Amino acid sequence: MNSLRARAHLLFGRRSHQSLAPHQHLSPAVANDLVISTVDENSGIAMLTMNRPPANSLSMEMNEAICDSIKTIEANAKIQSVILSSTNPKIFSAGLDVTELVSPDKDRLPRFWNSLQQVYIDLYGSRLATVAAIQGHAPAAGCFLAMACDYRVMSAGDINSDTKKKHVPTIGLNETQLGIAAPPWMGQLLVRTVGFRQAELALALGTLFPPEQALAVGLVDDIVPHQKAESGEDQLIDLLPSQIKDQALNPLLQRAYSQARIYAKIPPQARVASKMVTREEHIFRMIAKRDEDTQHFCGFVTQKAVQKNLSAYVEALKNKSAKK
Ligand SMILES: CCCC/C=C\CC(=O)SCCNC(=O)CCNC(=O)[C@H](O)C(C)(C)COP(=O)(O)OP(=O)(O)OC[C@H]1O[C@@H](n2cnc3c(N)ncnc32)[C@H](O)[C@@H]1OP(=O)(O)O
Repeated sequence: MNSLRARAHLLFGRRSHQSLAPHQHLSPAVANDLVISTVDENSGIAMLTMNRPPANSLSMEMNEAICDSIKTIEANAKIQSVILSSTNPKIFSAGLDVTELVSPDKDRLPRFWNSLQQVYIDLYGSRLATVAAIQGHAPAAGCFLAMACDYRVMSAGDINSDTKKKHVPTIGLNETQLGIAAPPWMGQLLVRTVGFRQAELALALGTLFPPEQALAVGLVDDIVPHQKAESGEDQLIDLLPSQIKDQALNPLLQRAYSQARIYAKIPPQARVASKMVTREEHIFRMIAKRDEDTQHFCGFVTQKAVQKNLSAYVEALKNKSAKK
């Protein structure tokens, strides 16, 4: 793809002339509702809600559903901003579905990786202003999803009213803790977000940051205490899918919504052009190395030692969950 065509693809390539009625909920991107998309043409804001229990982990189908949803929302010229959220109040996304990585099918593995690369291209290069509403944990590729957005709002956590136990979400690229490494384009997103030294430290150690620390290093732009808001933006209710309709007064979603509204008011041509100033080169570099990246990923993940680490990790996850 030459640079002009690639640029056109990023800015305009996927638009169709399809338009949706105000407040009309879009069809789910795929039949099994992995991702729920809703739009409000009056405000120019959409919501893309991840809905893959138990942890919104990224399988190939989940990645495809995210890309389909972005495309469908982008096709509506009246929409300027999208909020990326989760139906799970404790988990934004647990990153890659680790079961895709253990004893992988040879044909599926490269297709799985391509689907993740595509999420990067479609989300990081979207013409839409993207706001991540990070209600819960966002490790590894979950952190990547947030970093690929334009703005990140994170919940400060909450206290369970029955057990009085505090739930503190964390975010970061923790791959090294699993015996794997984030691919260059993902690691570079961290560098771009928090700066070289903080990224170098966090990548090597696989650091998962609690909200205050994430704010301090610049991994998120804002944190929101959990206290229920007394009143909020009425229009947010229209955007919420039925699974989280009761979240209209959730201060995190309220904050994400007001940020999405700020973006929606900026003249879109200027906003998109300025976004491409900082992002297009990074995206082109990744596209140019896409096949090499896929080969490297498949070769790395299928190594015996890596498989051993991943199997142990999946086992530990299952045991932890079984003990609850
Ligand atoms: C080779 C280069 C690739 C580099 C690029 C990206 C790498 C990755 O993204 S790898 C994935 C990294 N993710 C993680 O390390 C997170 C693992 N999960 C957790 O730490 C916790 O689940 C989490 C903190 C997110 C939430 O904790 P809890 O609320 O306590 O939930 P549980 O731990 O009980 O989990 C519930 C349920 O979800 C399943 N689960 C969790 N994470 C994943 C995952 N990444 N993939 C698949 N499944 C996952 C977990 O097994 C439980 O399932 P059940 O046993 O069926 O209840």
